[in-house]
Amino acid sequence: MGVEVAVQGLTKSFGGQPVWSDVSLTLPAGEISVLLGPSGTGKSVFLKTLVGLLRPDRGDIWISGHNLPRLSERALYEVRKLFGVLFQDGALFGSMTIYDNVAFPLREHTRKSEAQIRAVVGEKLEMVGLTGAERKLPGEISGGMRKRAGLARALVLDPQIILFDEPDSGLDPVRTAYLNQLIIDLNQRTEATFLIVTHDINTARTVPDNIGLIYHGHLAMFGPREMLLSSTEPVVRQFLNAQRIGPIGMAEEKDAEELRAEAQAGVELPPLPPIPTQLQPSDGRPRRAERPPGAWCREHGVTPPPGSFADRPAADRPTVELPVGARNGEAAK
Ligand SMILES: Nc1ncnc2c1ncn2[C@@H]1O[C@H](COP(=O)(O)OP(=O)(O)OP(=O)(O)O)[C@@H](O)[C@H]1O
Repeated sequence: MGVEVAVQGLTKSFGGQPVWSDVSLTLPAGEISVLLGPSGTGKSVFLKTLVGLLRPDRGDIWISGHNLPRLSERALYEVRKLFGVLFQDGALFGSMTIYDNVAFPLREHTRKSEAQIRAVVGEKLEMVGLTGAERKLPGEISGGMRKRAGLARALVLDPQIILFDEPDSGLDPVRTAYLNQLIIDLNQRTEATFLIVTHDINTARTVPDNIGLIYHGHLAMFGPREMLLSSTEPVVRQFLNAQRIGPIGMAEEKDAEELRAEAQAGVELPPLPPIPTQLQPSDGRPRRAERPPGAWCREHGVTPPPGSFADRPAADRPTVELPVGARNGEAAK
């Protein structure tokens, strides 16, 4: 089972320039959370701070009774073993085979024999669908395969928390769909706590249990997906629905002049789109943190946007017997 990550009042700056301040959120154990935000708002910095690669100016990160920013380098080194990280480009060593890349953390951090390493590497490569690619170099495989190799390496020490920095960057929509399914299946199988930074709105709407949004140096909102997907808070609504209308501008925040002009022109954010159902594990079992669709909205007296949760998986949908002509490609009368 993954572990809870409780962040309280976290603040980070570089050379006196704040990246974000007073960030508080709890990643529930074993659940999938997504972190969104305009470019440059410090999402990667947040991941690096969580894993202890960067020290925050202030605040706490509680994991299994340890407060990471207060740990000595030596103690931090131990706690870091709870984490697996998939960096944006996979961060593979270009001169090493996929096998050696995936084996690297085992050779660095464990005393396993080569036979034991072979068994673990084989298992992790199978989990990400890369069996057979062991002898290839990173430069000889596609971007999607490199991400999966990076993921196999992130899994190799059986982490309790897995951080994904834009796993879908540079992937086409089909590869992104495969990767999203892999993420759901790995969460089911490993039971680890997942945090995914992404710019892909479809991923953000269908993959996580919880969503957070960093904007303008603060955490604008963090909570169960239905809370954000039904939110009328302008920043959340604009970002999650990929709109130009709203407070977020090209250079992050629109100034008062631009917002006044928008208001005068009568331009408004379009209505909220329906909340889709969550992506399901391919083993046919419900997600481990499964809550009935609409449960959060019902409990909080929120009416979800019309048409929400109507997109059940194809297997659940009643089949419709088409007229003979329509089956052959003719329009049904
Ligand atoms: N080591 C560092 N030293 C100084 N400034 C840094 C450092 N790392 C990041 N920054 C700055 O922190 C800010 C946030 O960067 P970060 O890469 O975390 O943003 P992001 O939200 O992940 O962006 P994107 O969505 O474009 O990947 C940027 O202004 C960046 O230049």
